[in-house]
Amino acid sequence: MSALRSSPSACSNTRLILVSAVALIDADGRVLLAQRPEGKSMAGLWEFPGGKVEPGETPEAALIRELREELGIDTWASCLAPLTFASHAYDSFHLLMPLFACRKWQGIVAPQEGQKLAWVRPADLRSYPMPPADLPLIPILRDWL
Ligand SMILES: Nc1nc2c([nH]c(=O)n2[C@@H]2O[C@H](COP(=O)(O)OP(=O)(O)OP(=O)(O)O)[C@@H](O)[C@H]2O)c(=O)[nH]1
Repeated sequence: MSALRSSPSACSNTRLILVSAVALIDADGRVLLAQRPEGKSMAGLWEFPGGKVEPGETPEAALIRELREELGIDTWASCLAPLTFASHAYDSFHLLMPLFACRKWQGIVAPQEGQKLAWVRPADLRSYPMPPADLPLIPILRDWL
């Protein structure tokens, strides 16, 4: 299964950025999306929680850190199941984004940075404008969740 959608030559001159992201899934099978705030690139678009993997971090450790910082919840590497990935050429970098699935965490999901959150049924994901890198992930989520 592959989410590669950009031409391979597009990344020859650009930085590769590794971002770890997660589909948090609640007991009703809904997925959490967070809206990118004003002032950031792609403001207003809805994305999966996560962020850049820092040097020396694993993708799982980065996600555990980001979930605590952004949503105030704790999870564990054993609760992060690899689901799929995005590989997308933006103008100034090439994004490689593993997407994990997570159904188990501790704490109540609450925005820690003022961001808007939405629990969305997989069938409704198309109603939420998302970054271009995320679009190939939607049918995969619809099929697998
Ligand atoms: N967390 C997350 N990031 C995504 C998704 N889709 C996507 O293209 N991205 C991109 O991956 C990068 C994530 O970086 P980040 O979360 O650490 O930092 P940031 O939003 O402040 O990014 P910025 O440096 O562009 O302002 C952003 O450029 C963001 O646009 C997604 O579904 N979730």
